[in-house]
Amino acid sequence: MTILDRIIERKREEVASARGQSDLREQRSRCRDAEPVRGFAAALSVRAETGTAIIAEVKKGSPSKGVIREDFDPLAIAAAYERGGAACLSVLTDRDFFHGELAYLEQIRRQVALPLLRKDFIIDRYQLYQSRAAGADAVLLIAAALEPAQLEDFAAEAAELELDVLLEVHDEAELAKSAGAAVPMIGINNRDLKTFHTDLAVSERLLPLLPRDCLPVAESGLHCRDDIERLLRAGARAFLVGESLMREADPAVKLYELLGTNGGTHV
Ligand SMILES: O=C(O)c1ccccc1NCC(=O)[C@H](O)[C@H](O)COP(=O)(O)O
Repeated sequence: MTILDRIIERKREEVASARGQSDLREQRSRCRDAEPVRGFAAALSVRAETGTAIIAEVKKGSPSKGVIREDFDPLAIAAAYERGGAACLSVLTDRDFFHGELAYLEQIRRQVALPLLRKDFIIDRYQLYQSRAAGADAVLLIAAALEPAQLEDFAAEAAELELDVLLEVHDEAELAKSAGAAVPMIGINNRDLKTFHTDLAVSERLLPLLPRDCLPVAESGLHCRDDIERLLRAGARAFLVGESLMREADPAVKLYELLGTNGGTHV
């Protein structure tokens, strides 16, 4: 059984329990009362025109690294990311494998103006409504976790909710399997989910294969400005970064480095 299989198995139990506490009808009604979305894909595209578009991830831990940051204050981290010049934020909301909480996303939404991605393992349409109700502007759909019909249906339903979808692929087969899903962004995850090894060559190989009408995002294993520049040359237009920011005492300082800025000035 792979880590993804284990996460999905647990996610099914979690979703069943969440439905028991607040059913789909209630989540739909919460969505109707939710504030307008902030335009996640649009914010990335605009930033990519003038600088480096980074999605900075609020990530306490992971299956590959365990706890990454002991003194974890999601609001302080999100504020540092905003100060440091992130274009958008990603908030891990999976509790059992990533030490996340949906409540972190709700709290960050109230304090930070940047668009937010709910970073979780979506396996049920219920989670789309739950995400929109919690204040997400975008959701992740992982090709490895879903059937082609689910990818299409969830992408369409997310669009109806005005959520931008970041569709994540690891290889050519997952890209082919997702061809029917209409999404604004495709993320190439450089992390092998079986070995946890990250390799930027994965992005270099897949970037030329992405449809031209999708914003290409490189994900995972980005540690320094050279990594960003290498994938900019390969055609990436946005970058999802977690661990290397979370390991820095002041994540804003690391962001300046990744952005190629010096506290706001491009160098
Ligand atoms: O990070 C993991 O160990 C992991 C394991 C299994 C499934 C997904 C995993 N990570 C999710 C992500 O995509 C990353 O959090 C994100 O791309 C940022 O990566 P990094 O900058 O390497 O923390």
